Amino acid sequence: MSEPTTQPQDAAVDPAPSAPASAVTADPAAVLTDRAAALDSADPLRAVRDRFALVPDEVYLDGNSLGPPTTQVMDRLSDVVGREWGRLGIRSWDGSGWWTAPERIGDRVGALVGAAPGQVVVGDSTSVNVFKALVAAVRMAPDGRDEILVDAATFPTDGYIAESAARMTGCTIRAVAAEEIGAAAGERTAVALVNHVDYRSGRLNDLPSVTAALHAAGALAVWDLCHSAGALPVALDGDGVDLAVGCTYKYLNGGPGSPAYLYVRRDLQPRFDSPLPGWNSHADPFGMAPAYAPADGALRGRVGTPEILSLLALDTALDAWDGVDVADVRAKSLALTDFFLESVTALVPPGRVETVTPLPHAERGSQVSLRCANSGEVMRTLTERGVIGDHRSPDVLRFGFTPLYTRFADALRAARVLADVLEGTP
Ligand SMILES: Cc1ncc(COP(=O)(O)O)c(C=O)c1O
Ligand SMILES: Nc1c(O)cccc1C(=O)C[C@H](N)C(=O)O
Repeated sequence: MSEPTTQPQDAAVDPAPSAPASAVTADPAAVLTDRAAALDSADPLRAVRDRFALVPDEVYLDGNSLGPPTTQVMDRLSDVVGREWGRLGIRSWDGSGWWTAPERIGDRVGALVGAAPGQVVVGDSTSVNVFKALVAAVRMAPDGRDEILVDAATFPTDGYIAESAARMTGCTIRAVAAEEIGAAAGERTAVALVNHVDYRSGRLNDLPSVTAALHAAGALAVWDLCHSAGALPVALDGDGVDLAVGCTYKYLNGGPGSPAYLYVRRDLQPRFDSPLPGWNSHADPFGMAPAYAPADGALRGRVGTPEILSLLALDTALDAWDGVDVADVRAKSLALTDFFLESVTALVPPGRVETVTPLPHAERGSQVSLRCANSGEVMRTLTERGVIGDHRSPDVLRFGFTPLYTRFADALRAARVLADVLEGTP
């Protein structure tokens, strides 16, 4: 196995400050400790950490799977349950804004993924939104286009749903590496489903160029933003994305099972023919007409009754973004992952881990994946020692770096504990 190397690749983002020449012979752990302290005190996002309810003395590096709660969520949910539901009851659908919450909160999510208002609706799971997006995309495609391309390394649910969507729409399906999807699209391709950041490796796929190549081939682009929304800048409108989906329980901290979202670009909305035309997307839902007539706009993506408790937990979680610039989040994310990799290189016994995540900044999301023997057992021990990441079969340790609450000192502690665990594990 090769040791991780950590040469910063992108001059546009400041790398972590390097050690002064005089420190070269000093104890590497002490040098890293000083650098972590300096980086934390210079961090423009350091005060945002106080918006989260974190477990003291634990390093939580699993926000790319389930983000922690914000400090406000308990009070909000207690008000929603006690007053809005408990006292106002049914009147809250209008009086407390429940009915329009999917679009209202959709606009808030939209602001974090480069979507102008009126194009994002929150509801259902990512899996369900992948289904809506893919079937609707095939229905929009010109006649004769009967192929769906899917990112070969995709999170499994996207692949399963795409396969079923293909069978239902009479399409064939072809799995292609994300970086080759643009070139693979041909005159029969209706749509491609691509992950912005790969869940296992942490690789960031080139959304602008893949989208442009798909459009040049006459195909539509559906992006899964689960691992990029809230972790790095996304420009759905700017890059001309057709449809996109994502979850809200990772970097957006909505809570376990919080609803996902669907983006439908404004000019495509009149042609968005939902495969799940529930009453919530009807033009006149309370008219109770037997025939379906779709509403205008993003709310065509709605299906049934919204998940109000988790939607409103998400609403409050999004307050954590007040005043936060996503460019600062990206700069800190890259600095954190650089610093973690550098600390791993310095502290972990040589040859024990191999870096899976691409080193060039332009290809890196906000996680570090390390290949490691006995990775399941190693992660269990890390967790027992207060460093929470996760393990993805068969041999990957995943560490998610969430700039709103993760400190450089946390990254160093994780590397130090990993080194200790690997010293003691065969
Ligand atoms: C890239 C990606 N897509 C989809 C999902 C699944 O989403 P859901 O469980 O909300 O359907 C996940 C994670 O659970 C994911 O990482
Ligand atoms: N959605 C999850 C769940 O319901 C239980 C446990 C984990 C998850 C996840 O989000 C997994 C995640 N998408 C991943 O990247 O592996």
